[in-house]
Amino acid sequence: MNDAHNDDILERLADVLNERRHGDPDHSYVAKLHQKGLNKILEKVGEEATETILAAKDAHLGSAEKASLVSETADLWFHSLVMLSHLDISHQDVLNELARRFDVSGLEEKASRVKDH
Ligand SMILES: N=c1c2ncn([C@@H]3O[C@H](COP(=O)(O)OP(=O)(O)OP(=O)(O)O)[C@@H](O)[C@H]3O)c2ncn1[C@@H]1O[C@H](COP(=O)(O)O)[C@@H](O)[C@H]1O
Repeated sequence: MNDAHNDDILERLADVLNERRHGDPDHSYVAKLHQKGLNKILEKVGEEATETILAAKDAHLGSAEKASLVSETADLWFHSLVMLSHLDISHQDVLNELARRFDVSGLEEKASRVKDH
């Protein structure tokens, strides 16, 4: 698939993940994760987060290491989407939260929190 078809990949992937919740665990990795339950899904998110951090440490070394970081980050995002789907939370809620924060400086937001206390 080329980049021109990737604009709505999150949307399409989320649809597939929701469909697979009730799929056959013998034929679907996602269905198998749901069957194993939340603890297994969280274990995978933790594992992929650690692998992403380790890959990031080497990413300055060259293009192969950068490609490895991209791959690990994709694993992390994918398993995070499975986690949200398992808990009936739409990926759209995360996109909405990022949109809400858009253009709000992280430093200003933090300062406003301190003032509220
Ligand atoms: N994007 C992904 C995706 N990314 C990673 N993975 C799988 O995630 C797993 C993570 O890698 P690991 O090396 O940790 O896996 P593992 O050693 O087999 O895992 P464990 O046995 O240790 O739990 C691998 O099996 C990958 O194939 C994915 N599996 C599925 N998808 C998407 O989900 C859709 C539905 O997949 P199925 O449910 O399998 O049909 C696919 O069409 C894809 O679009």
